[in-house]
Amino acid sequence: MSLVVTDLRVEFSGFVAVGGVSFDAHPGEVRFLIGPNGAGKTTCIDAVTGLTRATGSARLGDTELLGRPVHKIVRLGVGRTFQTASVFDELSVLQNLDIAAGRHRRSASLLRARRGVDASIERALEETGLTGELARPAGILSHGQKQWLEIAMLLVQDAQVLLLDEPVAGMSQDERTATGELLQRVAANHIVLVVEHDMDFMRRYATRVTVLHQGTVLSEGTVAEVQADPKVQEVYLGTAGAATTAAMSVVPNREED
Ligand SMILES: Nc1ncnc2c1ncn2[C@@H]1O[C@H](COP(=O)(O)OP(=O)(O)OP(=O)(O)O)[C@@H](O)[C@H]1O
Repeated sequence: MSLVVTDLRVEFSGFVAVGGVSFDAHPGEVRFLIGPNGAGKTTCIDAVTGLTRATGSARLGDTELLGRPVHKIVRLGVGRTFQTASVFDELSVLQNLDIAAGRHRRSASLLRARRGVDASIERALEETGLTGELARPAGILSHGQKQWLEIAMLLVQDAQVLLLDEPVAGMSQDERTATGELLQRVAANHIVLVVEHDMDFMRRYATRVTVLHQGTVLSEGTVAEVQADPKVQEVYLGTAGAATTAAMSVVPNREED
């Protein structure tokens, strides 16, 4: 099954935020959507998940997603995360996963409920490295762990499509690496589409990239292809992404300092 977005258009009171964007995503690849601020990345995800009205088409397999209400799109297997984690802080990791899986567990029975953890939750905990955290309140997890919990929640919901909005923003280097490796594992049998600003993370983990600029597709291809595209270089020139790229390529050899 693939996600195929064709000629997606979103307007806000006459302002064209997304002006005819097409891209597709398949299991087996870590798909990235990048672009400067205001390029329309989040709006594309909002449109695919039913949060924003759009024209064009977004098909998951044979099913058209556009025009359906948000909860139906979730039920069809499309899950997303937001720029800020939206877990229930006062509930434990396990309770958060129970809710995502659509079941309730009384907190009194929680700690003794280990045997009651069902296979899909167990798998999601292992996949995201949160097995040791299941009884902890989500609110005291690290920033990275909260993002992984959100991904675990999508996995137990049985999402086939994971749309992740800036999943590594604010993460430490180690957390970024763990997240990249997690996405690679999850992408083996899910459609994974990542919206990111972090160029270093994109270079390390993207298998295919679509670059948006002012609501349209500027470039598409492998990391090497889009980096070599003069149009992309022009758009990123002078931005934080370009500065980081440039800085990284001229880091002096520390031993010579
Ligand atoms: N609800 C809205 N009403 C009006 N304009 C909006 C709305 N949502 C987004 N926009 C505008 O649409 C354009 C695209 O916004 P969007 O958030 O999709 O960009 P983005 O590429 O995700 O940017 P960023 O990287 O800064 O999150 C921007 O100019 C934004 O101001």
